[in-house]
Amino acid sequence: MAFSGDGKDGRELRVYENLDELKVDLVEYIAKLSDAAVKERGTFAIALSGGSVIGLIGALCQAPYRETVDWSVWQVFWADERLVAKDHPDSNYKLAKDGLFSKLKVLVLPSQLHSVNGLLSAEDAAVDYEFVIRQLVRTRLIGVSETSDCPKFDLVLLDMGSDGHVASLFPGHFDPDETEEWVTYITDSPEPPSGRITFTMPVINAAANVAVIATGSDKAEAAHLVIDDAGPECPLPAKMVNPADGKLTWFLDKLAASKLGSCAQSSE
Ligand SMILES: O=C1O[C@H](COP(=O)(O)O)[C@@H](O)[C@H](O)[C@H]1O
Repeated sequence: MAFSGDGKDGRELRVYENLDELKVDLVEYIAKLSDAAVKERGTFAIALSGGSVIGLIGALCQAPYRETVDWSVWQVFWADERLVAKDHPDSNYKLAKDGLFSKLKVLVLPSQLHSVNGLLSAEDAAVDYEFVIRQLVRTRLIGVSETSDCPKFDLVLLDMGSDGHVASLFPGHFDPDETEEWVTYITDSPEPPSGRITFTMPVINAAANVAVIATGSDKAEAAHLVIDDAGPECPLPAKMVNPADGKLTWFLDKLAASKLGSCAQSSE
């Protein structure tokens, strides 16, 4: 690892020489959180994103994790989803299924994958997904925040876009003051497809652990603005990720970290 340290507000920054190093540490991080949640609660509720995330965690399907992770207790959700059919190339569910869960057949059952109904209208899909989450909070398959009225996912895995978006919370296309909804929707996404549903910021910030991943030089400017708190006035969604009672860990490769303040540039 090129750099690892605690930044402001208790967040941890992990910067890697290259993608291979990042992948190795990211899957180990997920496996450890899974073990800890299983010991503490007997279940592991993880919310995935789209973008590059699945490509980075594919090693979970391989040794040793295939054998050592207790897959039977995983409950899988999506922090955001594009409103398309499940077999559409834009579907975040399809991305995760093809890249991960189709290789973990028998270990992870379809009933453990809580996908979004992308064939509903945007509003109905958001209402429907929030309902699904509420049922599973009631049965404690998802934890509940001690300090807010929100579900407490064991891990929310986010991939920051080059514009500073996370999940489908895009700059200028979300309500930074949202407090009521757990899942919301947009019909004017700046990146296709236009219809999406997404966790709201309060749900992300109620998680026990949030990982934000940024890789590649196109993420460098946004990473600088968010991590170095360098502006702009209107907060980028990624800058609002700040779990109230949980832990925030950033995973960056050197390219994404190339514009960060000097401490994150030094080699160990
Ligand atoms: O549209 C989306 O983009 C982001 C980031 O994706 P990337 O291609 O820039 O890596 C992703 O986090 C989100 O889940 C997805 O729907």
